[in-house]
Amino acid sequence: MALSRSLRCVGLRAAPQLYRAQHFSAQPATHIVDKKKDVPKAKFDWRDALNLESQLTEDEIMIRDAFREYCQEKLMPRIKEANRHEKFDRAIMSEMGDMGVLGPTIEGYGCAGVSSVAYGLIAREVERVDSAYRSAMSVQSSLVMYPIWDFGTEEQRLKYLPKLAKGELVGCFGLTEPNHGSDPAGMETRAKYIPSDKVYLLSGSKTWITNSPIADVVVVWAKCEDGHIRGFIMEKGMKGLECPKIQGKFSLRASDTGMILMDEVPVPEENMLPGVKGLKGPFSCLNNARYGIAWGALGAAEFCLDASRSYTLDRQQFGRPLAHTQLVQKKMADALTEISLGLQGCVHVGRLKDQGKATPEMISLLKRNSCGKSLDIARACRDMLGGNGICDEYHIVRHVMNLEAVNTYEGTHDIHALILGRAITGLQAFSAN
Ligand SMILES: Cc1cc2nc3c(=O)[nH]c(=O)nc-3n(C[C@H](O)[C@H](O)[C@H](O)COP(=O)(O)OP(=O)(O)OC[C@H]3O[C@@H](n4cnc5c(N)ncnc54)[C@H](O)[C@@H]3O)c2cc1C
Repeated sequence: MALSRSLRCVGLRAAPQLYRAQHFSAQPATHIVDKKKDVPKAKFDWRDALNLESQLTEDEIMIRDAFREYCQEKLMPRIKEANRHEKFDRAIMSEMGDMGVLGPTIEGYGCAGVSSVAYGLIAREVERVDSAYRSAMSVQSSLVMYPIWDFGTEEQRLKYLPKLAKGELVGCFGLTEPNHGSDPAGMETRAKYIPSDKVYLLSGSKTWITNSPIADVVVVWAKCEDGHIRGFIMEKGMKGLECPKIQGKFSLRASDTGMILMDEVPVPEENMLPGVKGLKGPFSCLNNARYGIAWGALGAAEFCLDASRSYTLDRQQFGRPLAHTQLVQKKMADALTEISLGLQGCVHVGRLKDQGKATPEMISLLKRNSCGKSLDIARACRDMLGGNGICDEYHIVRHVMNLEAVNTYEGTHDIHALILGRAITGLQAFSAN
């Protein structure tokens, strides 16, 4: 595929060198020259209200544009049917692998090693189409490849990362359990070491696991006999392992979500992730994924604003376009404001992340803000389409439904408020103790 060649050759694969060179684009895409002062005069572009473009490197722009083309040409035409019939097309993971967007911030092991902002731009483009596709991509990148890269042995990295990067293998991440969602510390999944066989026996169940029904590689978090939580890499086909699909979701319907059921699954000791113990392991993965979600959710909101703008410019009521009314314009102005300010936060924290200066609280703030605001925007945009707004032909209602789940997973809107509340007051309000 020509596009994938272009991304691999001039985009993602070539990006680190360009990124390190810090080639920021010199000026906004649209400007006119003021002859008197001979300086470019800024012109407002509602599609990029705060001129995000000027904050991106040349290679980030190139990566975004190439991936946008893929998303619009290859994913957008598939999404309506996929959503209607709750179907995730496995080929998408291979296509994304070809594009080089799986685990893109990792250096080496077949990965591109791009900036955090480039990763965010990728998430934004794919979620402009559908949050389900972004979910599949970010689980693979941030929740499966990242822990293997950061906490795994060199053998584990070499064995799994190149195939995950190409989309030859699909991964999932199991933390949430039927009785432990927001509070994973109480997890019941156990890992019992059997010295004679050099295996851990894993027993328990995980639920609401993105990609689990199609996963070849299952990263799961379990409590060992010493009370410490550790990560394990399981493989499809291991004895005692089942990953049934959860049916009937009204949100993220184009993503396969399932359970991980473990009945004394013998996991070789070399499949334990040795580099971390405790909740720090899963929480660092979630931190990366949440950062991507913060960008992605705003991409969904941008789609909704764009679609409602086109619709209301076209739709006539009371003898004039709906877009000619003050209430409709206010709704769009509010949406544009939140999207633009939200993106500024994302690009700023992305830069801090690459300098090692981003904190989990910053990412909680972004994830919470982007998801909550995008959900509000999607609902307001849905309303602007009236009756047509509830039809999937117009796509917005699909984003509304998706963003409900995006607002809930990876730490609910309220749990992120509690994380921020703890940082503000020094008092943790999660539990009574
Ligand atoms: C489509 C989808 C995909 C997912 N993918 C994955 C995945 O790949 N891997 C994975 O491990 N998990 C995954 N999850 C699980 C997700 O992370 C959890 O659903 C989420 O963390 C919330 O947990 P819960 O559903 O058990 O809700 P609960 O924790 O039961 O929370 C229910 C409500 O109570 C509120 N609440 C909880 N505690 C408090 C408190 N102390 N004070 C005030 N309010 C509180 C919450 O904010 C929420 O509103 C996925 C979920 C969905 C829906």
